[in-house]
Amino acid sequence: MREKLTGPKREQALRALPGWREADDRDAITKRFVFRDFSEAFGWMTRVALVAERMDHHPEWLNVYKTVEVTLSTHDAGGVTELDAALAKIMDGIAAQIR
Ligand SMILES: C[C@H](O)[C@H](O)[C@H]1CNC2=NC(N)=NC(=O)C2=N1
Repeated sequence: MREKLTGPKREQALRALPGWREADDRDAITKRFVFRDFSEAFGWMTRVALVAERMDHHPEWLNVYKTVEVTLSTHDAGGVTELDAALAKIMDGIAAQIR
């Protein structure tokens, strides 16, 4: 779970995560979530935060009104691991429930 995802495994993981891409400036994955309004954006963040805390794996994110820019990496591993792919999938799942 803490092994860095590289090569074909990483490409495969990203292909399974629509909207997620490699970060420009570091070993991380990123996605911009756009909701209908602030209330939906913050509601989503609240639900994600509770799951992230249980996973002991925490997102970096920036919220401006209805947009949330998320960056995921595993600090311990210095890059992207299965934990980031798992949290990304959970974020997508919770967003899908909101719309
Ligand atoms: C001590 C604690 O378990 C670690 O610092 C956890 C907390 N949350 C974390 N979140 C993320 N994204 N990466 C980590 O390596 C990480 N490590």
